[in-house]
Amino acid sequence: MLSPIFEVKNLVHSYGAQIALKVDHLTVEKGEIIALVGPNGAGKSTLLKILGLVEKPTSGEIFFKGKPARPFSQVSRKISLLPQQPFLLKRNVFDNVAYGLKIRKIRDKQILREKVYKALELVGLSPEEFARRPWYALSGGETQRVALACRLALEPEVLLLDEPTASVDVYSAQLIKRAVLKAHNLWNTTVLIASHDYAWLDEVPHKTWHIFKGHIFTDEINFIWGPWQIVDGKAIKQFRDGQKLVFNAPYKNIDNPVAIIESAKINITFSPKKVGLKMIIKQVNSEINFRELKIVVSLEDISLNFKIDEDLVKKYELWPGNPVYIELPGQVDWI
Ligand SMILES: Nc1ncnc2c1ncn2[C@@H]1O[C@H](COP(=O)(O)OP(=O)(O)OP(=O)(O)O)[C@@H](O)[C@H]1O
Repeated sequence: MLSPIFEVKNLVHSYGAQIALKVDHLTVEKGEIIALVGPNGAGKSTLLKILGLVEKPTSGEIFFKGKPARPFSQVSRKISLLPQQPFLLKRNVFDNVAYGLKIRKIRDKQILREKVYKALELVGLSPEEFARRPWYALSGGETQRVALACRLALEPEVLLLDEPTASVDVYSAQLIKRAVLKAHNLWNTTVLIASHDYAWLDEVPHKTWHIFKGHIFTDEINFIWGPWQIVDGKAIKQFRDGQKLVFNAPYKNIDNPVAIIESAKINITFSPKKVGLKMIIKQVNSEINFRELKIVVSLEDISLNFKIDEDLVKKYELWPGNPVYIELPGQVDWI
C-alpha cells in the first residue's frame, strides 16, 4: 500500500507560551482535497506553514510519502504554499511566474514560455495581455491569480492555499476555484485549503477538517458557542425565543467552553409531538451521494449540519425556510 502523502505525529507548535497547534496523529492521502475551516486564530495558517515545510514545528514529526520531511529541505519543492497575503516580485508577470521554474533549473526559453503561458491560462489570465504587465499594474484579484499561477507553473504534488479568496471578487474567486480543480485533475495534486468562504468551498473538498483552539477534528462536527450557565452539573444555553439547550457540563474547568457535536449524532424528530429544538432549515445541498443530502439548520447564533436521506427530505418537505425539530445528544464533548 502507498504511504499517505503526509503523516503527522505528536506535533506541537507554540508561539512563546501559547500552543497554537497540537496534533497527535493525522494523515493526508495523495490526491485528496481537504478544506480547513475554523475561526480566526484557530491554527489553520500554522498547520499550512508546517505542512508547507516553511515553519519548523516546536516538536513532532512530519512524514512526506513515508519519509521524514525536514523544513526547508529538498522535498519542500514538491509542496507549494499560497500564503494569506502573497506578494509578487518587482518584475513583470512573466518573470514572476518563471522565477520558481528557473530556480528549478528550467532555462530553455521555449519550455519556460510554454509553462508560464499554461499557468496563466489556468488562472484565466490571457498570456498575451498579462505576461508583460508589471507587478504594480494588476488589480487585487489579478495579483492573487498571478500568485496562484506562480505555484501552478511548478505542477506541485501538494498545493496549500491559505484563504485564497479572502480579498478577491466573485469573478476571481470562481477562476481560482476552476484553476485549483483543474490542477487537481491534471496532476492529481493534493490540495489543502483554509477558508472562511463556505459558499466558495461548496462542492470543492472531498473532506472538511475543523480546527479549533489548535485541535483538528477530522469527523463532521459542529460547534455550539456559549455563554453557558452551569447549574447542578448541567450546561444550559438560553435562546431569546425561550428555548433552551441542556447538556452535561464539562467535567473540568474550561475558559469559555464550546460544545462539540458530531453530525452523526444529530437527528430530526418527525413525531407530531414536536419535541426537540425548533430550528429553521437554511440549506439543503446535494453533495454527499445520490441517496444522502447535507442539511444545514440554524437557530439564532447556532448552525448545525448533518446528512439526511433524500427520501425523507421529499417526504417531510425539508426545504429551506421550513421549521424542523432537532434532537441532540445529552452528552457532548467540550473544548
Ligand atoms: N508569528 C506568530 N507569533 C506569535 N503568535 C502567533 C504567530 N502566528 C500565529 N500566532 C498565534 O497562533 C494562533 C494561531 O494562528 P493562525 O494564524 O495559525 O490562525 P488561523 O486559524 O490561520 O487564523 P485566521 O483565520 O485569522 O487566519 C493565533 O492565536 C495567533 O495569534
